[in-house]
Amino acid sequence: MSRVLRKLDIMHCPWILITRTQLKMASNSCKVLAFGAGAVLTIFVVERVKKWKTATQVGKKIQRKRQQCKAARANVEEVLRECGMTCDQAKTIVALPYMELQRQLQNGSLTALQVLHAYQIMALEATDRLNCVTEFLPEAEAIAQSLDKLDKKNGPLHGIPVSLKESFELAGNDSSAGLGHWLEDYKSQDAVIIQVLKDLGAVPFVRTNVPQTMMLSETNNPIFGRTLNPVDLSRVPGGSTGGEAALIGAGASVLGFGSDVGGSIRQPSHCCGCYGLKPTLERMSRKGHISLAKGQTLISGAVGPMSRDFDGILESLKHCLSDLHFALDPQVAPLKFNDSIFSSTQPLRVGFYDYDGYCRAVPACERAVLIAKDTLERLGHTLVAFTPPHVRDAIPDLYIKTITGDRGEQYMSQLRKDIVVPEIAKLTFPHTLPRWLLWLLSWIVQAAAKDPQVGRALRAPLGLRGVNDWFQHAVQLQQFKDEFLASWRELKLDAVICPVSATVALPHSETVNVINTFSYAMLYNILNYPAGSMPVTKVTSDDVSNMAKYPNTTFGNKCVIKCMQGTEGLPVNVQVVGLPYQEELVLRVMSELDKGLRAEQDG
Ligand SMILES: CCCCCCCC/C=C\CCCCCCCC(=O)NCC(=O)O
Repeated sequence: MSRVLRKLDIMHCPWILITRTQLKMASNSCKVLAFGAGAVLTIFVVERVKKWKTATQVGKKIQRKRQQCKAARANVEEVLRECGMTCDQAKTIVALPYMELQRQLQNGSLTALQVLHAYQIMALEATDRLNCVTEFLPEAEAIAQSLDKLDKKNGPLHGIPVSLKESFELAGNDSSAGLGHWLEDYKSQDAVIIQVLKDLGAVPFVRTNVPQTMMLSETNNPIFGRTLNPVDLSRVPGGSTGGEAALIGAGASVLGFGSDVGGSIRQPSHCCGCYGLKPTLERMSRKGHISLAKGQTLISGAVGPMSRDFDGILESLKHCLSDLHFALDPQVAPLKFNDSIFSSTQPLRVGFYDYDGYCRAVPACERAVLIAKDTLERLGHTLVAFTPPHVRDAIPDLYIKTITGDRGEQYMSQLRKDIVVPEIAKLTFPHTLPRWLLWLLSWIVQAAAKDPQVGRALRAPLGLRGVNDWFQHAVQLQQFKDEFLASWRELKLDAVICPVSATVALPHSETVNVINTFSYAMLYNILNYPAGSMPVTKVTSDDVSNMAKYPNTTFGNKCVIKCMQGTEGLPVNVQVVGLPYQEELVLRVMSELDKGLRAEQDG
């Protein structure tokens, strides 16, 4: 027996040895696994704690800001109760067209205080419905009072109430760009444009809402929440100057100021049926307008006016181009408003297109361009079909690649310290992935969505790798500008009309699914051409039924089709574009088109 066992033992010896080794290894593996799991758990817990701490700290700042805004609003309500102006009286004042309001303020038929109170009453009503005002400015009352005490009118904007996008710095106040942790960073002086407006006699009276980071075409943030479209509450007012557009669209502001690095003045104007102008970057001071994209100077945000009337943007631009403006910010081109260009009656050559080769515009937006074309033709101008070159490449390879050249790090570094709204979390999701995974995912999504554009747009934020790449990229951008100008010059164009966006106002939270639809506006940020946005028509039931002809092969197209249901009655703007520093020419085309459209409506 023992011999047998010995034999067996000998026979099994290697196995016994292996098993022992395995056991040892297994126990080591268990230790490694346990250590790994422990490390992961610790990182997870630390991250959770950090997030919780951030949320708590940011949450407290948000609460304090909300309390401040509530108190400022209560003060305004108190003053309004005492002044005794009725809602009907307010409505009568607010209904005055810009030029008439200006006239009555200049000749003393209306005081600055009366006008201020009328607009405050309407802004209270508008914001209760739309959540468009972030705060009522307490200093407005004193400014209006001091204007009324003057013997002589203070300037061309004497007593005109002005609403301001929250991203303009105001002395003694904070500017958050929708980021909670940016609150309580109090600024020492007003943005240059605010100083200029005050010098002209304007009365800044409210600040308006923005999307978190200001890189979204809808308006939602963790501090002030979501702003709604005045025409259809289930839809966006656009972004990032969405609060302005909603307030102006609701008739509760006659003049506002916004910023535009990807359509943020033009697209909200289009969503809410207002007028807006994105000037050439160097025409209006950007000093004191906050931005997250510091150091990214290839495509920057322009500052410009928005209004309910065409005259609002014309008058404000005309008078803001002042000596004080040029003195406060010597980076601004010292070009006064050139009235001879604006008032010229020389017939123009105007290019037009309803498709930019990147994203097909919906029937209402195509029709708006055709209406504008016919009207301008009737006014004696020559309209020429224009095909903007290489937009298909320019949007992913120039626009998105520039904005995210640092892999979105400037945006991400701020968002990591904040409470993030779902739309921004979705937009920045690509920046949270390792490069290889984003690359792989882009191809998978491209195949699943049957959309090469989506894949390209997802690969664009892979980022540029170094200074050399960045320089090469700048060269490509300049080449594109040169090619575009050559196409424009070949047709001897003075101006161009085209859609502002491929769709009309979208339902909330859908803008991130269809960022390709914003190509029409982004193009002119790449080029730094001045571009206006003005109302031309409203969506008809035919436009909605004509959506049956809209291409429906890709995920993006299907999303657009779904979003365009129930859009009847929504405003539709067109975009009017000129060469750099030709704001006066852009405004001339807008003015003639506006008058022409009104004459056709009346006749
Ligand atoms: C949080 C954003 C991180 C990276 C952004 C990725 C680029 C995505 C491309 C397009 C989406 C942006 C839509 C454009 C929104 C309008 C932005 C604008 O004009 N803002 C005005 C301003 O910043 O002053």
